[in-house]
Parts: sequence; structure tokens; C-alpha cells
Amino acid sequence: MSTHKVSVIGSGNWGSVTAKIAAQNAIEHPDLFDQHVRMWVHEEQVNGKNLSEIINTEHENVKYLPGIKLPENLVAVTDIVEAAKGSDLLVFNVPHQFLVRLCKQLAEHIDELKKAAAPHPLRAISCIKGLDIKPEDRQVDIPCRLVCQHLSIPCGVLSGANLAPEIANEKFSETTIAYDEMDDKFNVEEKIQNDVALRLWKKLFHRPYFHVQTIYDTVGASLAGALKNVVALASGYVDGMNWGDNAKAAIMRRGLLEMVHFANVYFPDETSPETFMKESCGVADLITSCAGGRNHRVGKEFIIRKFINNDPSVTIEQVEADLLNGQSAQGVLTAREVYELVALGKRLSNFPLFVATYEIAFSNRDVKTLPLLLDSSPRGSL
Ligand SMILES: NC(=O)c1ccc[n+]([C@@H]2O[C@H](COP(=O)([O-])OP(=O)(O)OC[C@H]3O[C@@H](n4cnc5c(N)ncnc54)[C@H](O)[C@@H]3O)[C@@H](O)[C@H]2O)c1
Ligand SMILES: O=P(O)(O)OC[C@H](O)CO
Repeated sequence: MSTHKVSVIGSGNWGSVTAKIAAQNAIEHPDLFDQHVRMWVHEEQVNGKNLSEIINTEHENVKYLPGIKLPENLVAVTDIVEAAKGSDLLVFNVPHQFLVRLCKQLAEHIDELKKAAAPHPLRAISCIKGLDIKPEDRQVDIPCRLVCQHLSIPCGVLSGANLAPEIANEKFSETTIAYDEMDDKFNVEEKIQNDVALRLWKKLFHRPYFHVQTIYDTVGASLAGALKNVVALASGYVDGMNWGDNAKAAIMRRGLLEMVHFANVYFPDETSPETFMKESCGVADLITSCAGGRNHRVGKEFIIRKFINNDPSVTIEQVEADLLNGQSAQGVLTAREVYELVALGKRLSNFPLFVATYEIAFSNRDVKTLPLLLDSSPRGSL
């Protein structure tokens, strides 16, 4: 039986960590996986050198994951088609704003990519926490479905309470893999086939320090991962104001309710509430992100500069750029996208926390009005 070959599309903070995990497991399971894992790098210059060359010679992503040794069987490739060709397992891990363009590049070569993956079918998984929103069409989609649509291949989701720097240092955490190859109700044979694929993904990612649980609910896993980034921004606001832990718990509770409500409104009957309440990709991810992720840091620093240090000119994008050195806090973009979607759909009053988070970041709303906004909305009694 020929082995499975893996390519990770993306080499940011989390992209590099998932590539490290896959490369470690490729070595651990030589019967299952090809020994080389490739990682597509969006090329850039770091101290006068190509980042891809630094990764391939020093085995460290000095820009996006400094201080972490990457396995030597992980190879950086800058041409996306070359990076994917010959692999049957594609791991998409880029900030969501870049996904469609990359899918289109791959779609131009999809027949040769499928041929080169043989004898295995080409499969994908998305580690992306974001949404594809077209407010003017009142449409919202999830990253794994974009991959399915553009490439005509199945695509699942890996998402969990996964702050990349902790996992890079091999500290214990859990994650959720959601995979539903049939994208519909299973008959018994299809279920077996889907579960074979699920087990394969689990083998690729499960580590002693990174425990994988598997589910079928790709929609719930995607929505929870994207929307918790907005709640994490708001929890940063709370810490910026030094309002304390009770206030933060209130934000998390309200946030979770709005996440589930969003799923019910825009993806009716397509998600399970259990995904939000029981899985790592649900409430656990919300908690860790509100405690210490990049979105939380950006939200907190924005509030300190604007309201504590009284700098009315500060923008949240500027804070993101100042703090993250090229990394992306996806909640900044998602807060805007979600706001535009619910505003055009005349649903603002259904999402008071999402709306307040957006208005504080982008519309000059005073952060001190946040409790009042929550209290006075029709959903305030929730
Ligand atoms: N970092 C985390 O802790 C973490 C954990 C779980 C999930 N995620 C999610 O994983 C996804 C990827 O995040 P990340 O942390 O790997 O990335 P990141 O925030 O470190 O983003 C930077 C990456 O974007 C690339 N990039 C910049 N401009 C580009 C362009 N024009 N086209 C293509 N790529 C470009 C950079 O080269 C770099 O690889 C996101 O959806 C994020 O929410 C992140
Ligand atoms: O650092 P953040 O805010 O992008 O969050 C990272 C992960 O999504 C946490 O699970």
C-alpha cells in the first residue's frame, strides 16, 4: 500500500506548528506517511534572506514561530502548486482572507493534482478560523466548504483550544477534527469510508501532547472557531478596562449564546449544540482565546491606548500591526464581516455583543457603554 503524502498550505504561527506536528507523525508512522512533509511558504525577506531558505537551512521559522526547532523532514516550498503536487492530504492553514485566492491558484491545476495524488483520493482539512462573508448577498460560508467548492475534494476541519505558542512548546492540549466526507446523511458503507478518513487525519495530528477527538459536525466546528475570535476581542476590552473576572465570564457566556444563535440563524439544522458545549473546538476554545490569545491581546491594547491613555486617533488595525509582527488577529476582520452581514439582514438586535464589539473597534463607541448595550438589547435578558 503506498503511503500518504502531506502538504501544509501556510506557514504562519499555527501553520508552522501544524506542519511540525505532521512532520513528527510522518516519522513516527512510516508505514502510513511519506517521510517528507512539505509546507507552502508565502515568500518574504527576513534580514535580507528568503524566509523559505532560512526554514530549509536553519529549520526554524524565524518570523512566525521564532525559537522553535522544526523537524528536518519538513521542507519549505514557495510555489503553491509544486508544494501540493504529489500529496493526497492537504492541510489548509492560512489567515482566512487569503484562502479563496490560493484555492483558485490550485483549482487551475486540480486535474494534475488529483492524478499525482493517486492511488489515494485527494483530501483536505482546514485549520482556518474565519468566515467567508459576502454581506451584499447576505451570504456566509465556512473555509472547508470553500475548499470543497473550488477544488471538488472533501475537506474537514481541525479546530480547538489551541494557542499555537503553547503547542509549539509541546504543552498538553486537545483539539477537534470534524470530517464529513459525504456531506450528507451516511449509509453504512459511506460511514465506514468516512471513518477510515477520520482515523487517517487523527493519525496525522494526534501526539502525546496534542490529543485529537473526532466528530462529524464540520459546520459547528468552523463557526465556533471563527466567532470566538470576536468574543475574544471583547474579553480583551474587559481586561483593558480592568473590569475583572466576573465581567469576563459574562462576556464569554453572552458570546457563546450569540455563537450558537448565529449558527441557528445562518446554518439552520446544520450544526449540533453539543459541538459548542462539549468539544475542544467549542467552549474550550472560547475560554482559552478569551484568556490569552492574539485577539484578546489586540482588544486589550486597543482599549488601553484609546480609553485609558486617551488617544482617539488609534485604530485597531494599527494595534494589530504593532503587536503581531505580520501575524493576523482574525477577530478584527471577522467582527467587521459579521456586523455587515447582520446589519444588512436587519438582525443587529439579535447579536448585541457582536455589534458592540464591532462598534467599539470601528465606530467610536465608548467602551464604557458595553454593559448598558447588553442590558438594553431585546436579548438582554438571555
Ligand atoms: N496562531 C494560533 O495560535 C492559531 C491557533 C489556531 C488556529 N489559528 C488559525 O489558523 C489560521 C492561520 O493562522 P496562523 O497563525 O498560521 O497565521 P499568522 O497569523 O501567523 O499569519 C501570517 C501568515 O500569513 C501569510 N501571508 C501574509 N500575506 C499573505 C498573502 N498575501 N497571501 C498568503 N499568505 C500571506 C504569512 O506569510 C504568514 O504565513 C488562522 O485562521 C488562525 O485563526 C491560529
Ligand atoms: O491567538 P488567537 O486569538 O488567534 O487564537 C488562537 C487560537 O484560535 C486559540 O485556540
